[in-house]
Amino acid sequence: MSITKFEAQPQKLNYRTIRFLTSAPTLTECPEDSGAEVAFAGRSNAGKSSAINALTGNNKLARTSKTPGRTQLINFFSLSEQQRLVDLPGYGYAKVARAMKDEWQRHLAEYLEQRTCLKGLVLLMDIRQPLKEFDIHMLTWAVEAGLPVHILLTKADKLKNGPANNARFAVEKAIKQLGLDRGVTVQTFSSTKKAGLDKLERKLNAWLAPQAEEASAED
Ligand SMILES: Nc1nc2c(ncn2[C@@H]2O[C@H](COP(=O)(O)OP(=O)(O)OP(=O)(O)O)[C@@H](O)[C@H]2O)c(=O)[nH]1
Ligand SMILES: [Mg+2]
Repeated sequence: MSITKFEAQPQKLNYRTIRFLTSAPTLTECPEDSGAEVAFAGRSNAGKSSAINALTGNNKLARTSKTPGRTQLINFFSLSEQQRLVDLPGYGYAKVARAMKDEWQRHLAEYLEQRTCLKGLVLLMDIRQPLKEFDIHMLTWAVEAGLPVHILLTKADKLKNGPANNARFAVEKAIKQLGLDRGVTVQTFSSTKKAGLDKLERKLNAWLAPQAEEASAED
């Protein structure tokens, strides 16, 4: 007679079924703070909405634009009743009036600081210009708050494969030197080429469906 060891089955989420849930201008208008949520943050034009669309295979789900500052609300997408992705408004859109900018930042800060169902942050940076002031600010905040961060170096298709990896090594080295590497992982990504999707999905599974963590942990 053999003893079968119980192993938790990894929960592999189906990102193709993501649906738009709601948009919220402020924290009070967000859906109920329960279940698990992962937020996509980054400077304007970094490719947040495009990355969510690439995950779903639906280019019309999150609105993307050549004009930075397209996403001005906190947009919620549901994978299931208790699992959500959040497309945050981008930072650094110069053409928006100062008062409006301050207002967004206040709502963004409130969301990040108070949302208890937030399990991780995907921080997107254009691979050609990573670790700008806003990125370092967000990383510092997340590391101090103990929130895990997965950095997506986006638009990797703009660099050849070798240089894209070099850019990743440079970012890994820089965040280590800054003492901001605790709980932080880095990968290259391209929405247009759908490159790096599997890796991103594994990270999201580990955050949103924790029993998947052991089987598909770090790589
Ligand atoms: N070549 C290339 N272009 C990309 C990629 N991802 C996004 N883009 C382009 O970059 C621009 C901005 O993309 P968005 O996804 O709208 O960026 P965002 O971060 O959501 O911007 P905001 O909503 O303004 O904060 C669009 O023109 C996209 O088509 C990528 O992987 N490769
Ligand atoms: Mg957007």
